[in-house]
Amino acid sequence: MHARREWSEERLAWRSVIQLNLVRMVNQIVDAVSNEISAQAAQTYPDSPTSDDESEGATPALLNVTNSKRKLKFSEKHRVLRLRLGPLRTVESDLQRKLGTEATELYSTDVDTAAPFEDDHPPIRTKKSKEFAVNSSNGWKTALGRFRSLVHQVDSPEQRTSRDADDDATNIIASLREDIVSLWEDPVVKELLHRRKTRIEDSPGFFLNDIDRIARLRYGPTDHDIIRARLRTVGVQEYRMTFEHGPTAGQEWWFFDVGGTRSSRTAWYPFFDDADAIVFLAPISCFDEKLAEDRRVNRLEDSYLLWRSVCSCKLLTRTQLIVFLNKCDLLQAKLTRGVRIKDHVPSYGDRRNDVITATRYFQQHFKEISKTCSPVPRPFFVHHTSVIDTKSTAITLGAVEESILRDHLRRADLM
Ligand SMILES: Nc1nc2c(ncn2[C@@H]2O[C@H](COP(=O)(O)OP(=O)(O)OP(=O)(O)O)[C@@H](O)[C@H]2O)c(=O)[nH]1
Ligand SMILES: [Mg+2]
Repeated sequence: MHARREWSEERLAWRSVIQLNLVRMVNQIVDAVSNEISAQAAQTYPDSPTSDDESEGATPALLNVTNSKRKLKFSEKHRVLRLRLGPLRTVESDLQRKLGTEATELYSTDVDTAAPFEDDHPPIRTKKSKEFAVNSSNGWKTALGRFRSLVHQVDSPEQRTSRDADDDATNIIASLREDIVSLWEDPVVKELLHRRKTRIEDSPGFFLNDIDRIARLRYGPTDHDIIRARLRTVGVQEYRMTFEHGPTAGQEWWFFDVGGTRSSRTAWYPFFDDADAIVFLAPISCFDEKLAEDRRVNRLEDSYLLWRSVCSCKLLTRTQLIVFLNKCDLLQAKLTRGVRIKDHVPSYGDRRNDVITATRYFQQHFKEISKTCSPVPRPFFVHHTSVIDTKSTAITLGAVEESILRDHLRRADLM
């Protein structure tokens, strides 16, 4: 919205991120299929190994769910697909290398370290899972520099074609388009994923329904693709931009995008002392999910804990805090599917299981924490968002901009 030139320069780098999101998901599905085939073989021939090629980085929910239901019938087609999709392993690691950093390990932390910027104790490292991450200090910016020299490709499809021919990842993905579709649309695979109770359609970075458009030599990401891409932030990333329009046109804004995972939170504190405002994104659809870095901790509970620490932080006494109750679209989808909040949040009781009631309930909780934990009374600003909806998010951000400006002027008046 406010930095169109920089955005168009970044666009090509996002192509690799989206390809990586896609390929990782295909590899995870292949792992799930391999695992199930191995488990079935182990049941038939108890002495054989239970898993022949289980991948370390696969989503835990997609693995190891052999069940007592009707046996899934895998055929020669599945074995062939596994083989044909094999090169996507190399594509995954090549794309990670191309983007500048290897997969970063998430590690588990104690519940007490929900806000590690508050205490002196380093997080306890226990369980690991892997997710590709953008690192503020190395990969992304360097990778972006490399991509900048290729930027004209985005604007000119003719020039792009010849360059794309050199791009192995793009070539391989495009050549496997039909195999990927065949895997994703296969009824046995669908049933397997269904039994594992993983709705990968709702996972961050889900692009399998767009395969026909993305697995192309000439693929250039749309804004909507980029906004849906998943790339975990490590540490803190800084952006500076001068707004071209709106109430603060001509003024420079500094944004700090901080990594939200527990291990990243230690890096926040130095940015607190002169922040005008903090936009705190709380994913309210996550009431039934656990943290990737610590499977014991409910995501919403973690947001409450973190919000409590932010509200009580003395350095932030004069900072405007704005809550985005985010992922409302996913909350709606979950409730429509019949997931009951009270099964995961007992205090919800017998309230209506709909979005309005749920949002009001969660909002009240955040408001209450703000009221009881803030060192001095502060207004409670909240927005209900689905930030992948760029139109309504633009309106929300307009309101936020005005609110920050008002606060800024009021403080200037007081001085
Ligand atoms: N459906 C839906 N997806 C969302 C929404 N907000 C974020 N996402 C998706 O969630 C994923 C995670 O978004 P990120 O921006 O990477 O998350 P983040 O909060 O920066 O996380 P860290 O970098 O780990 O701190 C992305 O794939 C987004 O597209 C939303 O409101 N609705
Ligand atoms: Mg991030």
